[in-house]
Amino acid sequence: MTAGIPSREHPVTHVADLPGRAAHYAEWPSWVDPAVVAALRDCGVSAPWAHQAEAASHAYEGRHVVISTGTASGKSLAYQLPVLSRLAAGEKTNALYLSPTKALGADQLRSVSSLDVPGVRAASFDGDTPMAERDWVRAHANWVFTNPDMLHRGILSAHGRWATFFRRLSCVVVDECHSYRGVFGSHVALLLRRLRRVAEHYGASPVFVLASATTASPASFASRLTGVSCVAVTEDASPRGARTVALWEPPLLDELTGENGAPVRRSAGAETSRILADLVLEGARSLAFIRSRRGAELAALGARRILSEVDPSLVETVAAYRSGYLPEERRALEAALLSGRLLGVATTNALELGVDIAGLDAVVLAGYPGTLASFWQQAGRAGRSGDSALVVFVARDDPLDTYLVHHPAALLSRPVETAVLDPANPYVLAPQLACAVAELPLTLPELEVFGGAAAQEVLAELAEQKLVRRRSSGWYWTSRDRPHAEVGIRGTGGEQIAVVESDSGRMLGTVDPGSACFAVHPGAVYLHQGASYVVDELDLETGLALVHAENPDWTTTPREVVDISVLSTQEKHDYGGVSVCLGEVAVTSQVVGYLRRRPSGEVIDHTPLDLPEQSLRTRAVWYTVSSSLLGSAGSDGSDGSGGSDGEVGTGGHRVGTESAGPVGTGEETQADGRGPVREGGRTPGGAGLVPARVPGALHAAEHAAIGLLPLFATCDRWDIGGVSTAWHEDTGEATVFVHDGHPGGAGFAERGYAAIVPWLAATREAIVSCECPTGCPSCVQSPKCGNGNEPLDKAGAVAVLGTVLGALRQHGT
Ligand SMILES: Nc1ncnc2c1ncn2[C@@H]1O[C@H](COP(=O)(O)OP(=O)(O)OP(=O)(O)O)[C@@H](O)[C@H]1O
Repeated sequence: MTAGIPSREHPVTHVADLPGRAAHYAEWPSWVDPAVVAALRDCGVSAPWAHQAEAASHAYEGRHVVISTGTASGKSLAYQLPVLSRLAAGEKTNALYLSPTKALGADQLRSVSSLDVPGVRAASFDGDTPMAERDWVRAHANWVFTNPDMLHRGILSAHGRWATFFRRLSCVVVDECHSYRGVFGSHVALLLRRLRRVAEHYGASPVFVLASATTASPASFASRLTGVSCVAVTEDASPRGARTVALWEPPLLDELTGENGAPVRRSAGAETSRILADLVLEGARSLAFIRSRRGAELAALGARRILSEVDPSLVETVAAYRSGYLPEERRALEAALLSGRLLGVATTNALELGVDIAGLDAVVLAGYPGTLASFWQQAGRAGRSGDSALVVFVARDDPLDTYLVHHPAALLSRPVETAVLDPANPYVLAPQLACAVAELPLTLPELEVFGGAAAQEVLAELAEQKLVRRRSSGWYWTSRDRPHAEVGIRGTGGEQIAVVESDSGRMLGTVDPGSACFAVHPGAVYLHQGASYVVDELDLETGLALVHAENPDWTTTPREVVDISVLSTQEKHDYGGVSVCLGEVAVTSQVVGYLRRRPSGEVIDHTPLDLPEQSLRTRAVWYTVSSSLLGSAGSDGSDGSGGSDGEVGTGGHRVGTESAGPVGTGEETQADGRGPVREGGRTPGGAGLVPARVPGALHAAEHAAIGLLPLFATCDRWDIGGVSTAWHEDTGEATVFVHDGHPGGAGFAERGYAAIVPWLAATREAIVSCECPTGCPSCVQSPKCGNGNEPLDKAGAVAVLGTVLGALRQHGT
């Protein structure tokens, strides 16, 4: 595959061989109904793998269990066995299946129905279920397939109509539970507590069976998600082919430059098209995962274009696959890939969850998919028993990807991260408690389930707003209206902004109010189901964004200005000139313009915008560095700070990098542009930066830190934000903040605080690993920088991070 690539480009940074493994079978547990065994045998499952039998038996015997094993390891069978066996045996019990997406729920229902086990009346109940069918489902189905959204809005809100169903509820399946993270995960955690309470009200005490991709500490995650103690089954006994994993860094291009003249790499998408075309030419059945729907379409088109020049007969063997396709189209594509009629498919993560495609010859991942769990889920599609398969990870222009291709152990040898969620977030707790109280009056002993003291505080506030009433027996809902419709469980509340096509009046989707200025500002390119639109108007008052269909040859990146103030400091540790804190902050942001870029990354122009300020109360982790450690000459705390801050003139809060101080001269930089670095961090004594370099150094360190936090906190870089300043009013020192992007926080800042040393060490490593001379999107430039990525001082960032790490290590973390 590297044939024909000039040797100076050598894009492959690492190759690893992962051995295969043989299957380990178990006997059918004695309790499995013979009809179920017969149905499964008919489908080619002659005996369960050991982990399936173990997890299924836990569930059958009433122990809450999470099965956390690799891709295509047959997790479905683990929850199907106990449910199907009870139903086949004629027990009058019911089961509820929850999946994060409708499509996955439909796939799982299809798979259960196709087994055709007697006594099973499985049906879906989601937004697509016709009204006429809903009564039938409520009255007759004994296995209901739904999703958290419908459970929240359509089932718990009207639980009286589901009384019979709840009375018999014996099992709740939570599939792909690792995807319940961040704000959505926090909502689902509370939703499951509501579900348990309602079930108990009807006298049922269902067992929870959770299926998860491989994650670290699945038992504690599952217990946090459900609120009940779960056992974990993690020993994967399914067979797996050997795989070779190659890490690939697209080369820097000579002919193109990006923002502020930074070098640009060949895009991961273009590189993926080329690799996919090569694989198809070799006759390898291959899947390429791309992060955006548009990207998936473009990658397929690119591969087809290459093939049309080399071997036109292969053009039709390449296609794109993404959500938004009809189920029949998706089925046809899956079948064509499995049969070998299609050789190359470029897809979004639509093919990641639940879809039964495995045993491919090759998988290409264009960019880190956000979590190690997703990485392994996607990579796991490759590998047939007996034959070796190839996985290629292509780095995008992003510090995290750069870090990973240069630190293979972080990708290939690290335990998969635990999903982060925070059910105590008051912004999540308040609407969830309102729903709980409206469902059934809440008693004092029940409060423990919802977070104890935190819940009590939130209830007191709801009582003050006259939404609930406190009586001696508990809390009561005061209104006849239910709050459920107002509570969106995938975001943090507020009226959603409707995105409407002006010509047709068709509503395309909704956007969180907090991110509307970012996502649908005038001029923004908005993608929906693979189609592209351009925003004409954003009216925040009426909650409307008007768009028209257009497929321009550029993407847009908003520019915003951010201020931050510390509301309270919850944790603080001092390390001799460096302090690390965790607390509550208020972030004020304003989108001030946007950049238009070509797909290559090349910037076309910048357009200013006049949009209102948005404010966000959330949680942040921040570190401060004393001016003496920063090493500014003769500094006494006022030098570096006064300089940059005074120029900004916003009372000390604006992003330090707004200051137009000259960026470092480079005299501190090593010949290879990698900065004045000593391995393992500097000893305290200073970063050796003159004051003028401090803003750029902190700004660059902040960008890279945001890029790397997802490695430790299962968040997306877009879930978090950051602010850096050479002097901050509230801390009195140079400060770098990284904050949660959601009101009340989602637990990401906490993870950053807990993992401060490995996080900042990885941040520094990512910057050092990038071969560019003074900063590019692969290290310190950020695609969402409010300041047009200015100033940025790459070498200075390495020096600051080295100094901070030196202090943390010397004074012990
Ligand atoms: N014991 C078994 N013996 C043989 N084949 C099995 C066995 N159990 C499951 N399978 C097959 O393995 C494939 C993958 O199963 P399944 O989709 O349940 O895996 P999964 O772990 O849920 O996958 P994903 O990682 O996509 O969530 C299916 O085709 C299924 O029929």
